[in-house]
Amino acid sequence: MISAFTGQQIRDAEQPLLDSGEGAVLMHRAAYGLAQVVAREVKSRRKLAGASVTVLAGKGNNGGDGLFAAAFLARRGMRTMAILTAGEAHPEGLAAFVAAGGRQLSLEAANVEELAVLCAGDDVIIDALLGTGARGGLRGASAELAAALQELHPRLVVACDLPSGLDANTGVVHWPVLDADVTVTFGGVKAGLMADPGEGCAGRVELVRIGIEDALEHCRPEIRRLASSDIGALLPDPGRRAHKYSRGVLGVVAGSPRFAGAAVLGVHAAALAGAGMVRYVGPREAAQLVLARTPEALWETDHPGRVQAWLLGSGVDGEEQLERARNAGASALAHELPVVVDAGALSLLPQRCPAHWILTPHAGELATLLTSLPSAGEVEVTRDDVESRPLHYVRQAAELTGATVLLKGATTLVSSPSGVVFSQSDGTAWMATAGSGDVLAGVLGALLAQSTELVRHDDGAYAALGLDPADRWAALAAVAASVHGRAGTLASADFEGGPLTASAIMRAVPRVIGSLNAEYDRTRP
Ligand SMILES: NC(=O)C1=CN([C@@H]2O[C@H](COP(=O)(O)OP(=O)(O)OC[C@H]3O[C@@H](n4cnc5c(N)ncnc54)[C@H](OP(=O)(O)O)[C@@H]3O)[C@@H](O)[C@H]2O)[C@@H](O)CC1
Ligand SMILES: Nc1ncnc2c1ncn2[C@@H]1O[C@H](COP(=O)(O)OP(=O)(O)O)[C@@H](O)[C@H]1O
Ligand SMILES: [K+]
Repeated sequence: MISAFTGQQIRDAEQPLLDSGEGAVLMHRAAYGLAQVVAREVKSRRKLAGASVTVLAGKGNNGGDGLFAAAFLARRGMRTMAILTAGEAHPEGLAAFVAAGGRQLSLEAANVEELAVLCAGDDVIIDALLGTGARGGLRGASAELAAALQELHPRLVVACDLPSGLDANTGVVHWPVLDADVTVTFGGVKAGLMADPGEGCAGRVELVRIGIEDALEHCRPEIRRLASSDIGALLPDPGRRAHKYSRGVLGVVAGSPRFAGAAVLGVHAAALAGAGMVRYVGPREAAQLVLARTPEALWETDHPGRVQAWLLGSGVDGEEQLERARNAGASALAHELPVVVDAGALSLLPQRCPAHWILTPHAGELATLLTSLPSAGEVEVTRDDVESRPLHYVRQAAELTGATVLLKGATTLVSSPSGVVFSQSDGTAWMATAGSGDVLAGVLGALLAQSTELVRHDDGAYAALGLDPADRWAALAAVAASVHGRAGTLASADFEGGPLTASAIMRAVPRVIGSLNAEYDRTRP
């Protein structure tokens, strides 16, 4: 599992080493790690000697890291330039840079365009303007330089610790920001690199160890991300004596005469994700289509048989089908069954949901939900608000509803009601396609039906996460988001990285689960 921390947690972990006079050692390690990554990236494109690098250096320690890194690179034969943006610079960093033969220029309001054009043609730009000490975003000439460079599409941008202008704690972005291809982050991943819009500016994230990692192990991460080995461990395993009922039965109230496709996709995805059986509850027109695609499913009208979990809401429209969703929800509450609450069912929430109800809104649906909650103070929340501060709003929704909330997006965030957050980003932008969310709901429903006992009573992989039982549902939802994202990536790779349909995502689900299980079996302790 990858853990991400706030800027303050990182600073607290650094403090004892700073107090004992080891600040310079930390900076040396950070800068050396940064230089190594830059050199590797450049070498994958061309010869290092003679390649050009510009470091954009602010006046704080982030600028210091950048200048020391550029000094290393100068000694390896790169042509190095520093643009000092604050009229002053980290003194030791600048001295090392000059001693290594680096050239320095000062940014002024009058030379922004000129310097932008000058360095945009370089083989690499290091963004060391602001790090964890930033208050707000870039200002004045620095902001103009970042905006101008962004327009000029530089060849390769490596961010020092985090892209400047990004809030290390939240992923909130103060524009303009120069998008990085790679972010080299020090000591611990910053939470802002695992939540949008920040993650979208950071490119690939590489962690450099600087000696504070042991101290961070004792901190509660701000955000967690499951790696493939974690997912392999958490995925349900049928066991030799399994039968279809022991595997887990999912009840699905989805679709409607108008949106029948949502039922077709949800039911089929659930079957492919390993549900022992799927009971579909809905109108005849939708059921005929569901059974044509998934003859393995059962159609039940108004008194469905026993299930281990429910999926409610995808494509649900019209009073009749809403009523079925309401009834299934009431029955789930009475029997303490877990529920995926998607799309149309998000308007049917009880006063207070249990943590084993997992809401799956996209940003627009979360905005509507929050605006409708009396406990949110009757403030209107817009889709733009949610997209600008997804970490904040997913936590708020989970806290106010009591449910686990999975907020879909390029990076999908899942919050437990107590605020434990998982972040998964395994998909491709081609997954932004109609029906993709219905497939996710089906996968999550199937995993819930198979895993309820595990989540509640397991003393293995779920217990090993060290979470309170109520927070484990968020881990399960993160597993589903990751399987869904990986299925999209795999399916797109089948088409040389080309576009996807929801059906193509769905078809790749068994292969993803199979390969995650196989990898886990090969590498398990
Ligand atoms: N601690 C350590 O030993 C280690 C730290 N490390 C590195 O240090 C980084 C943190 O360094 P930091 O604390 O110096 O803060 P940093 O992000 O460089 O910026 C603060 C400076 O910028 C200024 N400033 C603030 N906001 C601004 C704005 N909006 N626009 C313009 N200016 C603004 C602010 O000045 P002020 O406004 O307060 O006058 C201050 O001078 C961290 O990300 C990592 O890279 C690693 O080397 C490992 C060891
Ligand atoms: N840009 C993106 N990159 C990766 N995944 C995305 C992106 N946009 C959307 N997704 C994923 O695709 C799915 C879309 O779901 P949703 O918005 O409910 O679509 P629909 O209602 O059409 O099924 C979600 O799982 C989401 O995480
Ligand atoms: K930076």
